[in-house]
Amino acid sequence: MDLIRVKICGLRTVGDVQAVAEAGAAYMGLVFFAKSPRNLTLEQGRELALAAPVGLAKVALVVNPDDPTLDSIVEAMPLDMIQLHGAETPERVAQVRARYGLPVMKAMGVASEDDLAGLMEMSLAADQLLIDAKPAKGELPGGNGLTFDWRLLVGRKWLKPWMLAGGLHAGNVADAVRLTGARQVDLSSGVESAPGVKDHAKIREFMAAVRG
Ligand SMILES: O=C(O)c1ccccc1N[C@@H]1O[C@H](COP(=O)(O)O)[C@@H](O)[C@H]1O
Repeated sequence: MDLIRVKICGLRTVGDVQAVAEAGAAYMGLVFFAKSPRNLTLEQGRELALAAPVGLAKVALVVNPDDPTLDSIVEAMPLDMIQLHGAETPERVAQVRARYGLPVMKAMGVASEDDLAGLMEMSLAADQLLIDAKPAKGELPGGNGLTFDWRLLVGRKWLKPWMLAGGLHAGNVADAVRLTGARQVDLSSGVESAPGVKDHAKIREFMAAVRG
């Protein structure tokens, strides 16, 4: 499984950044969403972004943000990508891209075949897609450790690069990649010892499973 690019999301300490970089991840995710156990203040986000070595892409995760919220995040720290993880429309994705000049990755929740229709349209607007499990009512929009039926993605193609997410961990990532053909994967809770607490041994174990 070489050439699989990994995003590890929800980092909260400089030690997490170092662990993710040393393990060979391509992206690190910083969560700015108050309801998440991985939520960061702007000051915390800036500290982590500045700790990232060259080559580790810094992704800010936000959920239905307004412009002032995004302005404050983008002004506070160096970023390589914005991840929109709410109910943002293709029009809103286009606005965010134009306003900040940063690539935008749009998360799309999948639970059944019906959810696939919007992915092609969104792939026209976004720079990347993040295909995640669709949260049930009352759950956070992501980071729930939930998988979905990966068979729904077999043989599908989109216009832009995409990442597979949702309940991935060292024990299932090989099957997920084999079945879906994903070349990029994203995870959060699968490398934690408790919500919001990254486990560096699990990060290394996950990367070893990806490297096959
Ligand atoms: O991680 C969070 O707390 C979070 C909150 C709100 C929206 C998205 C969030 N995380 C994203 O969801 C994927 C999948 O998470 P998991 O591996 O199933 O725990 C994660 O990688 C983030 O991109």
